[in-house]
Amino acid sequence: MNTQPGNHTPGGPAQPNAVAWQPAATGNEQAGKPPATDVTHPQPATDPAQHATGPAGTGDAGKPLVVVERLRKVYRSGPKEVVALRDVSFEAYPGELIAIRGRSGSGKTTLLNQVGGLDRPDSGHVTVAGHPVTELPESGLLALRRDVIGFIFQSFGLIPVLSAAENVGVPLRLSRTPVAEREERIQILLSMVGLEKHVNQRPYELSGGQQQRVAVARALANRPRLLIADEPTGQLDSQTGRQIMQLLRAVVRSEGVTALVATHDPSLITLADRVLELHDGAFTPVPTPA
Ligand SMILES: Nc1ncnc2c1ncn2[C@@H]1O[C@H](COP(=O)(O)OP(=O)(O)OP(=O)(O)O)[C@@H](O)[C@H]1O
Repeated sequence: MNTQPGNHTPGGPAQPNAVAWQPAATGNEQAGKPPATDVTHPQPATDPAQHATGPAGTGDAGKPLVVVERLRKVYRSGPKEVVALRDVSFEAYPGELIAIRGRSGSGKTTLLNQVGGLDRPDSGHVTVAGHPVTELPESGLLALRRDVIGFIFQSFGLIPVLSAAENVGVPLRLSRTPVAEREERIQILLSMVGLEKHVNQRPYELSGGQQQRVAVARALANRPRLLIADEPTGQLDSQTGRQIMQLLRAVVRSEGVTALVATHDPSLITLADRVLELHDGAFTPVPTPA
């Protein structure tokens, strides 16, 4: 496993560890089609107004999907300043699962929020699939978060009054996916995460692990290029947490996405291709296991 921000073998990520759980076929595989997110056939990004309206950018083999350059974020409250990120740089490649590790307060959430366009840094640049995240106007960020990036949060973030299927359908409605296509995609996604028998259940009728599976399916709905998961197992027991990480590991493979996963659970680190360790807003070298 690679453990350094720049320690990447060109042409593909490090070979991940095997996972016990495998997802059901997505439909694309059955039809002999390429993965839902085809990172080998990118289209070039054009102007900012068109950014994030569909797959674009740097999916060429060997090229990074995510480029983070000298990212700095300072929180200010009155005279008090907290430097949450100190000129952090790294790259993430198509198909990589990167674990971002660090103690509470080390800057993991802050980093993911800047990469995902949920917040703006004080300085530095982020590019995702050719889209200049840190330079996009709010409308471009909205489209980017809808079409290019899928988010998974510790608290699942499901809408309580909607069924599992309806929750997964929310991003598809936002992207105006036609009804028939939407229904088919929802079915494929819920099967992929092992919830085909729970489509009509509401979040409160599901276990924590099942709720997070719905959230994973929802995050994948619009075939994102990048998955951002902030402590996705933080509210789960260790066994369920590991199953969710195995699910993420599997969907990163089957869907061809890149994933950035913040966690401070050491037992989950082994499933990652690469580990980036944050300490007080900066990356520190991770000891390589003997
Ligand atoms: N909105 C904010 N205003 C002021 N300080 C903040 C804010 N958000 C985060 N911080 C501070 O920035 C630093 C990094 O916080 P961040 O939430 O990114 O860490 P983290 O590694 O994700 O922590 P945790 O594992 O507890 O979620 C911390 O010192 C935190 O107190």
